[in-house]
Amino acid sequence: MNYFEHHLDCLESHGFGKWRPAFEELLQHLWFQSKDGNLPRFLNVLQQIPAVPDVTCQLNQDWVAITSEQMTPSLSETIGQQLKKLMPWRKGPFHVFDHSIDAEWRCDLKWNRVMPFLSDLRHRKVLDVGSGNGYYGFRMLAAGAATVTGIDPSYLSVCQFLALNCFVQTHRLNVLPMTLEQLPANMEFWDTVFSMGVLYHRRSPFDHLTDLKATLKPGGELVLETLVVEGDEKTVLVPESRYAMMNNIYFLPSSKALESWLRKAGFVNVRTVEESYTSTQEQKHSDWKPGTSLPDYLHPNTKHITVEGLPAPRRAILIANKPLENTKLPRYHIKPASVPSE
Ligand SMILES: Nc1ncnc2c1ncn2[C@@H]1O[C@H](C[S@+](CC[C@H]([NH3+])C(=O)[O-])CC(=O)[O-])[C@@H](O)[C@H]1O
Repeated sequence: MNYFEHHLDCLESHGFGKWRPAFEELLQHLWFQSKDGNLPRFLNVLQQIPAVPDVTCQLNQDWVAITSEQMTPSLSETIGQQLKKLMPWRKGPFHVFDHSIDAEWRCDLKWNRVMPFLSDLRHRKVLDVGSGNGYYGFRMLAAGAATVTGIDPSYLSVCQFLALNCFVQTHRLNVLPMTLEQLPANMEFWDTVFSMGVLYHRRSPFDHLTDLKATLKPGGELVLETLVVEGDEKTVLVPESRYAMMNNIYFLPSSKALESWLRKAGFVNVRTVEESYTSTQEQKHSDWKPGTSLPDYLHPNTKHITVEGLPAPRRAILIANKPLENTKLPRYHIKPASVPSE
């Protein structure tokens, strides 16, 4: 079954035709010919999800909700069993009929911090880089976006989205199994691009910022959310070893440093709109993601530092625009050194 075709049709009706062949080739390689050992198991789950009549969706509330008056105990039990086979659920929360997926992350808290600062999403084409299972994508659709394309290399995240979309059945939103770096160069297609929770996973933050800029239309809006540390424009933490038990964390700048990185990468109108420490209400233990979570990553005696003795997770939201015209670097006229007279 081709889970992505209708979304590509939808994008094509918004002027995407030029890039469609490149996306189809990528999907062929990354999905249809994938050798990932878990994918067949996830696809099997999707095939076991039963059709449900008369589904109603409420995407504009903290718990994204899918309901049906026609739900029966046996249908509900089958759905619950299949959703559990797609654990761990890191992102949520969702009500799916009788099942409350209170995932590890309360993404609604981040969305409520981001949302007030966004340019009106109505009629915009949105790219969500590192979208996870599409929780934010559903909220963006509810905010009026014309299309939302999530990209995420995690097959589990893609399949969680596809499982939810068995009921929601939207073509305007999808999560495609690819990374930002795999997109065609200089697409300049999207009106708003989100990169939330991705920059600190990248070894080369400037390449990430430049790649994000290349996906945006001139004048388009970047929404960047990432881990930061307190400090001035010269402050950057590069954890030598683990950070909050994660071993794939590279650059944690201050928000002032990040602003200057964005300007250096060619963005304009750069501003930090929100900054706060991550609470243990936002990232928490969950039956839907067994194992450890933020309470275990913080120092047992003081919550201001991680178990490694580094500053506790703090996140900033920055907004910036791609210039309307590609500004060229200024030319410097270097005066020839004056020759000392004899
Ligand atoms: N190069 C890449 N390109 C695209 N996706 C990537 C890449 N590298 C990693 N990812 C994906 O980015 C997501 C990062 S989680 C943030 C989720 C959501 N945005 C959130 O803001 O809660 C981090 C967190 O929860 O801290 C994962 O789903 C990765 O697979």
